This record gives sequence, C-alpha cells and structure tokens, in this order.
Amino acid sequence: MSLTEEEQTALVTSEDPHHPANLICELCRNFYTLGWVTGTGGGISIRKEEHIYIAPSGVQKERLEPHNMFILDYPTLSYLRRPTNLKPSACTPLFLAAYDKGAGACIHTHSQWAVLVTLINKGKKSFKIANTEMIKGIPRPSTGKYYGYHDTLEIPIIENTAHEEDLRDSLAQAIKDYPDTSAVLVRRHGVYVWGDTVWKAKTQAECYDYLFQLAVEMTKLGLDPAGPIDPIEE
Ligand SMILES: CSCCC(=O)C(=O)COP(=O)(O)O
Ligand SMILES: [Zn+2]
Repeated sequence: MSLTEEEQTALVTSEDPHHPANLICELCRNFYTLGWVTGTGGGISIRKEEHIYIAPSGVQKERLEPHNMFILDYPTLSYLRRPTNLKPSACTPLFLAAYDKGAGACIHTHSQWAVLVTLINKGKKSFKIANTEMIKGIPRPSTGKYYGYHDTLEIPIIENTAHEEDLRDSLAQAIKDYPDTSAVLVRRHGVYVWGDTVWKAKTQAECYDYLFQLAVEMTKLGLDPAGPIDPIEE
C-alpha cells in the first residue's frame, strides 16, 4: 500500500501528546535522562492498531522529532512511511518479535544496570530475583495476574551479536522458552521490555531496571537476589 505525501505526513502529525509519533519523542527524552538511550543506542517502538511507529537508526534519540518516524503496516510488514536519508532502527526485527507476542509497545534500553546484571550472571541463561516488592509490577501471563512478592521472577539472558538485527532468532527463542517473560536481557548490551500498552511497557521497564540495580547492589553486599528472606531480618 502506498500513501500520498499528505497521507504520510498526517500519520505523524497530531496535537495529541499521546499520539505515538509525539510520545516516542517525549519518552526518548525521558529515557535519555535515565541513561537508557544515550549515544544513539536503545529506543522505543509503539503500535497503534495496525501501524507500528519506529524511530530512525543511529540518531540521537533524545532529539527525535515526530516527522522522523517510520511507520510499518503490521499485517503486510511494508513501510507506509520512510523518511528520506534515514534507516529504520536496527531493533525493528526485535520489536516485531514482541509485537508477535501481542505487545502494544517495546522498549530497548542500554541501562548499565541491565548490562551489569548480565555480567554478575556469568555463563547463566537467566537472571532470578525473589522476595522484593517491585516484582509485583511485572505481569505473569500464565496466571492472568502480576507476580507476587514471594514469587521468583526469572528473566532470560541471550548472548550479544555483532549486529543488533541478528539477535532476532535468539530473542524469539527466549520468548518461546520463557512464556511468562515480558523482558529479555542481552549480555553486555541491555534489555528489551514490552507491555500490552505503552504505559505498561514504561512502568515495567522501570520495575525491571530497579530490580537490576537492586540485584547488582545486593550481590556486591554478598546477598543473593533470589535467596530466601533471612529470619534475622524480620
Ligand atoms: C551505540 S548504539 C549500537 C546499536 C544498538 O545497540 C542500538 O540499540 C541502536 O539501535 P538503533 O535504533 O540506533 O538502530
Ligand atoms: Zn541496543
């Protein structure tokens, strides 16, 4: 399907701050201050009905403008809008893996806490944490509820590749192997987090990042993030 110039412009022009083209810009500025999308890395994609909004690759994500957005038609995977002289994010195949799981938005961060949590779990295929309040912000699809305080949250870790797009198969496999997960860590790289809506993806990414930092700091103190509650604590 090819759209006229005017139709393409209309898809990224709105006064509504919640329009995906506006929201991607606002959230990337917000994520930049958290250290999640510095140095052009990381980003966010949002799905609005059949349209998937994607930022360009290799640009300063905190300086994005709505007219920079690519738009994919999800049913046909063809671009409805391709800004000239720009390439779509290299994360696009990874975002699509999350959309295939029913996501409404997917966030990729280069948070140092995400990177460190993959390093303290050297050689392991997942990271685990339990008995922590912020676990309760993470959904557990198999139960239709959220994780409970005493549950163990397990997040798969995949190995990094030289090119971001080559992560797609291992990320898709991790999603299959861990059906309850809404995040995949990439060793020495960062994390992909998705949610049913953009707001769920955002709050879940915040919970995950909090848990990654907590786990790194606990490990430095000789505490096991997945360990039981020590009776002398209570
Ligand atoms: C210094 S960023 C290296 C590539 C990367 O990991 C990344 O997330 C960038 O994705 P982009 O959206 O800029 O293609
Ligand atoms: Zn990346």
